[in-house]
Amino acid sequence: MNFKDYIRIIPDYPQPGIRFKDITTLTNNGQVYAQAIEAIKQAVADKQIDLVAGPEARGFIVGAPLAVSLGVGFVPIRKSGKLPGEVIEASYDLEYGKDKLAMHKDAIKPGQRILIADDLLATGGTIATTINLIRQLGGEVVGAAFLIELGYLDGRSKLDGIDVFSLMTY
Ligand SMILES: O=P(O)(O)OC[C@H]1O[C@H](OP(=O)(O)OP(=O)(O)O)[C@H](O)[C@@H]1O
Ligand SMILES: Nc1ncnc2[nH]cnc12
Repeated sequence: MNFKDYIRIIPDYPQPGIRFKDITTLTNNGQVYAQAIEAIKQAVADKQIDLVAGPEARGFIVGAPLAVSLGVGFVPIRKSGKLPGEVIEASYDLEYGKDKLAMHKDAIKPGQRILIADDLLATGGTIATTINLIRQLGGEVVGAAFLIELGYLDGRSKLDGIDVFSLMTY
């Protein structure tokens, strides 16, 4: 399976100079979507994962089916102002802009083994922030898994030696 055949590249979105990798053309296809999640599952199967955590919004598209497939729970990491309970928050920079992420304080118990999932690793700002939030709650980040990695932005170098798996690299 060449998963890249199902990724649509849209030039100059959301800003001039950005080549946007659109995953909706992959997730539109049930069989390809299922195979992509299965491939990530196989890659992380030996990690004794307690929970999968994924950042809003596209992290939910990868993280939730992965969690169900692994038989573990899913922790949504949301943009600021969306979670109803007590939260911790952190700001970060993106390839195109700035944002703030939040997690429920009781979402993770100290010592739990957390796999982070997202659609795409670009500068690594989102995942570095996610790692920081999970660690503040005492979680152990055992890896990070993506459909796509933009190797030319070197997001990996921000991820503090964490084991990174990506299904496709550009
Ligand atoms: O590695 P980084 O430079 O941090 O960029 C990657 C992040 O950017 C995108 O999310 P975005 O914030 O655009 O939000 P969305 O998922 O709600 O579309 C993407 O889904 C990743 O989470
Ligand atoms: N080039 C890109 N395509 C899709 N999502 C992104 N998030 C950050 N950079 C991106």
